Amino acid sequence: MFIEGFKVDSPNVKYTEEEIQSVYSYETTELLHENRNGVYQWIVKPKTVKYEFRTETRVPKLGVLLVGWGGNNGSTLTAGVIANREGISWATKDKIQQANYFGSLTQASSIRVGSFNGEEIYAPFKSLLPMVNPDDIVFGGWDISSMNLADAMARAKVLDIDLQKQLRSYMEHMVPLPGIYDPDFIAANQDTRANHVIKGTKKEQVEQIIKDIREFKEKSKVDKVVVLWTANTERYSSVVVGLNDTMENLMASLERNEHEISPSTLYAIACVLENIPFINGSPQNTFVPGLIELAIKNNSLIGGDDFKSGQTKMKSVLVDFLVGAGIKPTSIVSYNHLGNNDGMNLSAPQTFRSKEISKSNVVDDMVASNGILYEPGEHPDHVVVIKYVPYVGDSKRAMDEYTSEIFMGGKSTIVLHNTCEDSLLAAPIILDLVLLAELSTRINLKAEGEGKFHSFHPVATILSYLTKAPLVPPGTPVVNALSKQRAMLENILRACVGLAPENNMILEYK
Ligand SMILES: NC(=O)c1ccc[n+]([C@@H]2O[C@H](COP(=O)([O-])OP(=O)(O)OC[C@H]3O[C@@H](n4cnc5c(N)ncnc54)[C@H](O)[C@@H]3O)[C@@H](O)[C@H]2O)c1
Ligand SMILES: O=P([O-])([O-])O[C@@H]1[C@@H](O)[C@H](O)[C@@H](O)[C@H](O)[C@@H]1O
Repeated sequence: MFIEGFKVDSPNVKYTEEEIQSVYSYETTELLHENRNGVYQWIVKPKTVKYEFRTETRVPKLGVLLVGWGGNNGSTLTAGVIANREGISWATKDKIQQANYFGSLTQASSIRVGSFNGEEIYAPFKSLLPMVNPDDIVFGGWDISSMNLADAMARAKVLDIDLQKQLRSYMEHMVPLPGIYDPDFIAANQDTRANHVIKGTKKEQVEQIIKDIREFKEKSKVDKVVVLWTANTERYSSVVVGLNDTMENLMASLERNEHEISPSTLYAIACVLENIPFINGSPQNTFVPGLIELAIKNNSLIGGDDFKSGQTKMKSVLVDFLVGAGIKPTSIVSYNHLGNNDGMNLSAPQTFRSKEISKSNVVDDMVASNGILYEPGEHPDHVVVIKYVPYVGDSKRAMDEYTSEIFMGGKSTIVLHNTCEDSLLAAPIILDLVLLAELSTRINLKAEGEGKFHSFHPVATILSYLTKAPLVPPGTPVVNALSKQRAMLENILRACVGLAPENNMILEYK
């Protein structure tokens, strides 16, 4: 059965006017490697740590500034939110289609809250904690192309024409602000698009972005702003000692107008200096070490990298299933072709390399988790190929082959063809990223022994379910398995409202 919402009745949960307060017993383990009677043993000690969570319940009026607003993802997301907000329906060749948020974890997935009279009870994921209603988001952003959002939607060729016609009047007045453009960081074929750029030194460009953010806040009267990069994939920036390896060196490099600071890092600097959450939806290393240090010092949320939307999302499920079943993937070949502007930008070797990295590292944690299947340092062959085929547009065609070793020398080969409507898959993920980033800034926590409440670490690992290459605090583990990422996110939000992790044991019926 499905319910619309619930309230927790527990001595460990208190609902006040301003917040939800919960006291939570975090069950974990402490590992020891000890010499016992002359033999080293791994000792596992179950441990309970008491946490307190406080979640502000006042939901802000949220402004979302997209870098690359006029792109396929940016225009599609904007269109989708307007269509939902206005309750627009449109004729397709099959039926009258209603607007929806399918593909959004927060808006269209559910959680199990328990059993009632022998029936499993589920509720909307978004009913866990107060979240911004996406219909209320105020959009803005930057683009190096001056095209208004209605024309950008038409250029993207993602949405049905009858829908586009109904949306034009809402979107034709939406014009991106000029963007920071550096042709050295994206494919040369993007040059024809770049007619709307911020001039000046890199420092002056950062100052302009800060000015843009402040003016947007003032004009839109939003309470909070989240900035998200959905612009073109850049090549990797060189990480150089003295250039961007520390916060001081990065800011000094900015003063010197050093060329190697990418546009995406410049936007990120502006956001961190303004304490505005910045999320990177592309694979490049926007978050050079100096930027990460700056974000930590300013306690300003950063998250990324690279939306996990289609082929890689499937890979992080399939490889988790195979390895979890004791089957050994030995060869993974991921090919896709697409014909949108993203694909055209990725046709350059240097920008493709950024994507190849994020698409390739996604199996590392799963492989490392099973020493029965893999020797230390052993990995499956893993190849990523992306080709630009204009005719297919935004409808990316992914073809994967997974070869694995099975029982007694047998081999299993799984072949997948996966048509990923890229922007229709990415837009709801962008929505989740900004909603969860905003929510996470309303949560404070304190572990037993800590003197005061604090926010989550500014490097927002909580967003990892939505990204191919999760950005994590230095020295902490990267988890890519999709089921683990979703469970982590759900269970943290459950803890905030005093609910135990979903362990799927259902002992009541065993
Ligand atoms: N399923 C998906 O669509 C998916 C999944 C993962 C990652 N991504 C990444 O998301 C990004 C956007 O994808 P898309 O399909 O919307 O691409 P797109 O090319 O349609 O849109 C990118 C937009 O960014 C603009 N732009 C480029 N550089 C800019 C800058 N420095 N400042 C401001 N604007 C700039 C371009 O003019 C363009 O309008 C790409 O990097 C892509 O790799 C997409
Ligand atoms: O998310 P995913 O489908 O694994 O990976 C995709 C790439 O393979 C593809 O070239 C492009 O469509 C998107 O940028 C996306 O990153």
